[in-house]
Amino acid sequence: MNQEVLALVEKGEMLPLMEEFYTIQGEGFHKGTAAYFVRIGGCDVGCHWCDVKESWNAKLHPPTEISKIVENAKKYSDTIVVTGGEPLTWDMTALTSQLKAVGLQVHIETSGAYKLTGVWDWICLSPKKMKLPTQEVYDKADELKMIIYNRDDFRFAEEQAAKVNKNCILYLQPEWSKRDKVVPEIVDYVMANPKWKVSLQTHKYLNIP
Ligand SMILES: C[S@@+](CC[C@H](N)C(=O)[O-])C[C@H]1O[C@@H](n2cnc3c(N)ncnc32)[C@H](O)[C@@H]1O
Ligand SMILES: Nc1nc2[nH]cc(C(=O)O)c2c(=O)[nH]1
Ligand code: SF4
Ligand SMILES: [Mg+2]
Repeated sequence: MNQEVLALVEKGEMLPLMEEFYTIQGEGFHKGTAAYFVRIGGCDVGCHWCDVKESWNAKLHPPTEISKIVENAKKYSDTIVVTGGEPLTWDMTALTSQLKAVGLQVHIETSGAYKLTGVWDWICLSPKKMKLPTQEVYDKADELKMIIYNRDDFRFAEEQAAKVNKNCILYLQPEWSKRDKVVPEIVDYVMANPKWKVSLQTHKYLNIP
């Protein structure tokens, strides 16, 4: 990558774009709602069960001008979900201000591991044990989406729920490969602890992206 492009990526004026697709938000509070997804490459959090490991290496994804991403996105939907990879690896200020400037609703899917940048209409925070979220994202998260892979993840979920703001909606989502084992445990847990709701990756059941 040449120095000029590197400098633009550094400033968040270009971003490594992995893929973009118009689909139905499968998870969490907005599940069932059409949205345009923008998947930015680059993540070094390292979840062993991550379902988009191809996103991790930013160098594999072409640096793309923000204006191109915005021009394209606005053709499809009035709601844009920025995901990754870990979008907060990068400065989201330019992308979100341009998306807002053309009147779009802007949502993020994040682990919260890096500084919260950008202006967001909806923040889905999904904390990971290896790199915990920053205080600012606990304070601003609209939903907390904890992935349940094993029993210890219920303990971790409670620990994280104690850190978010009081309006944050709490979800437990089964890790996909363990769903047969953990779904019954999540169901029992939510009935015993009704501050939590269940979130499923409904797009995977619908066979859509
Ligand atoms: C691929 S991540 C990208 C955004 C960000 N890096 C994060 O982890 O929030 C998008 C969402 O998918 C969840 N996720 C990833 N792999 C999963 C899996 N195998 N089963 C269930 N949820 C998964 C993440 O926890 C996150 O909520
Ligand atoms: N349909 C659909 N909904 C999603 N919600 C969060 C996703 C993500 O990977 O961030 C995702 C995704 O990849 N597809
Ligand atoms: S933080 Fe998100 S993108 Fe990164 S490894 Fe974990 S689930 Fe995958
Ligand atoms: Mg996904």
